Amino acid sequence: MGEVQEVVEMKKGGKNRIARCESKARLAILELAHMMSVPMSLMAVINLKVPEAIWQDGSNTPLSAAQILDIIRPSGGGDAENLQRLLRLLSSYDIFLEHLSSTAQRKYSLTDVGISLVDDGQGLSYAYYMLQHHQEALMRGWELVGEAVKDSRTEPFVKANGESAIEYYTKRADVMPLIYKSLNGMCVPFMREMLQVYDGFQGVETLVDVGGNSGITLSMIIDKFPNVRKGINYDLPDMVSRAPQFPGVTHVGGNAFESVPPGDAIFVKWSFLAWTDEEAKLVLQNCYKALPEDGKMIVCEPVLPELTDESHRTRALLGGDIFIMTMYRTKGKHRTEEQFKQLGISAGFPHFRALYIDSYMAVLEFQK
Ligand SMILES: C[S@@+](CC[C@H](N)C(=O)[O-])C[C@H]1O[C@@H](n2cnc3c(N)ncnc32)[C@H](O)[C@@H]1O
Repeated sequence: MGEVQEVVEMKKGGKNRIARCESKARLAILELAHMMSVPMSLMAVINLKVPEAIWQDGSNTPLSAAQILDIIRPSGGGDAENLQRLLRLLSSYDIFLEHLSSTAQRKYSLTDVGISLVDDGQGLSYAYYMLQHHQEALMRGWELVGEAVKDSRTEPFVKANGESAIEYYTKRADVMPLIYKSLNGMCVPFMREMLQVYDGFQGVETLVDVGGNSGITLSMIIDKFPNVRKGINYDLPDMVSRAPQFPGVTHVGGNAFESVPPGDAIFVKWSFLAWTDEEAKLVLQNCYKALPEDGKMIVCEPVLPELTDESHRTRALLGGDIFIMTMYRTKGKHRTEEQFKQLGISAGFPHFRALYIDSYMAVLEFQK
């Protein structure tokens, strides 16, 4: 090949490479631009009770959109083609499994993710977490997410709704049941798994759960570890005032920024993320004061990896971090293991260890 010909070939190759890069970028942007279709379609099928229609007490028989429509709208009506459009998209996100018959008819069953949206024997599922996260007031907050960069003194949720998310929830008696179900729906399966492998509650008689919300976590710990004779569910007064009763659990209203009731051990789950570094240190210091000499804190929190990658785990954790920034506290955050360790040291806890029993939430022990 002559020199001129070589240059021409290189130029052609370069152009092709650029074209390939551009089309890859275009596809990536098109996917991102249409990303909203995914949670909104999921919300639609949850509200339409499609997972329950397919599940039918455990049969999970593949059904066509028309068959599903007959179940969810027994008095008739509705558009099966549009339902199928939602089901196709959600099949590509592993919510439904698509079965294509020889007649090209599409039928849908539930994947494991889809099954997790159906109520269990306790009336809990992950559907409530989706519903809670897409309430109108939170959606208004999303429109202002960039405000957290321009002025981080006020949460986008507050700018959109004129009050904090906690104030918003606790003032509305009709919203609180969804809050409890959303948190419990996530918490109960996590705790069930944690309690199978973690024995750090052995020897504890009085356990304080700071930010324990409904108190269900404590009740599960007490069931598994009867040595815990007294469980104190410590949360904001408005949060515990409507909490259900559990044997062995006493609800105490208070503010962990001011003080924490004494106990042999202190449990905190999924609460540090909504506190700034200063607040997190303050709570750790108050817990330190409330513990005996050899007492420990058992903390379960999302722990961010140091490296940013494209894994589901990293994306779920970073997405949750932006949710916190937008809805709860602009300077609340998901933290790395090292950030937790340093917070503990700053509050006086010399010993720290992290146990990765779950891909989202780690167990962090702070020992005096
Ligand atoms: C995301 S929820 C987690 C609830 C529960 N620990 C769980 O894992 O499901 C955070 C909880 O922390 C409570 N909380 C926030 N600030 C608090 C404070 N300063 N003192 C006590 N509780 C607080 C909230 O009311 C809420 O119930």
